[in-house]
Amino acid sequence: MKHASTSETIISVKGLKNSFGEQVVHDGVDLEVKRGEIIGVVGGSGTGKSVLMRSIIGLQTPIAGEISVFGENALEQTLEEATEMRRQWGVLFQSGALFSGLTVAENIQVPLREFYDLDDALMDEIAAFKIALVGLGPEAGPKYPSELSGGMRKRAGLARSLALDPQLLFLDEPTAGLDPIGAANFDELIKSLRESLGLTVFIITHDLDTLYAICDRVAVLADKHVLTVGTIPELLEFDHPWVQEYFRGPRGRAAAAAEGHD
Ligand SMILES: Nc1ncnc2c1ncn2[C@@H]1O[C@H](COP(=O)(O)OP(=O)(O)OP(=O)(O)O)[C@@H](O)[C@H]1O
Repeated sequence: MKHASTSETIISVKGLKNSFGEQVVHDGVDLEVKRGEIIGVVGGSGTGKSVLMRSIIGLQTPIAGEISVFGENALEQTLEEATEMRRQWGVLFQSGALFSGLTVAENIQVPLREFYDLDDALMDEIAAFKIALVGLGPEAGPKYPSELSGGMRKRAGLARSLALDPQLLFLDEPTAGLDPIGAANFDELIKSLRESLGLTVFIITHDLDTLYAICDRVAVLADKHVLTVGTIPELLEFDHPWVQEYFRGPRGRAAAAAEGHD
């Protein structure tokens, strides 16, 4: 796969430690994400993938470690600095997390209202543009989330995460719950948006097809830290039981065959 990434570090995590009471989730997590890459984050259930993402976007305060995003220290910021940083990334949470009482267009306008004071016509124009960008038809705009299919809801959530023209996108299991064709289409959408918008993408996934189809590198969370980061061929050579089971188990082999690897 072609690497669109540069050597510029967009996210840097060093020595991250998170715990909840007695439970230590992370103990020394290190990770660097380069501009323009799509990095996949995998790991068994409960290994702390979402907690890692939440730490990077400021929703979880770690007990130790350093996090910088866009070259700025993300852990010691004024409210204004944190707000400015947040304006430059988009997040698609696992559930899609659309507001059920708002239409798709209104959902997309929520972050716009938070950051800008724009007139209604311009807001509608931006919402329509984002809806088209994620491959939804214009009829999706006035619909409520309950009136959409699961795949359409994911796209609507993605449109909202793109509302502020972010340079960095966080996706938490975006293809969970989609049928294989819908998931493959969503993968293609992410890949094409990366190309057209120059995005850097941090994607938590259990979906091996997604890893093979769009990720430049994959970080494996296990044993409370990032065990290894590499391309899939590199990970296939990595000698750890979880990594071997994951990539060389039946599903891993099927995903590899589908992408013409191995
Ligand atoms: N707010 C919280 N309070 C207490 N424990 C938490 C909290 N958030 C996460 N945890 C715990 O931290 C651990 C890691 O959770 P996390 O959601 O990051 O896992 P994950 O790797 O994303 O899992 P999955 O693949 O199942 O989504 C889990 O044991 C979870 O119960």
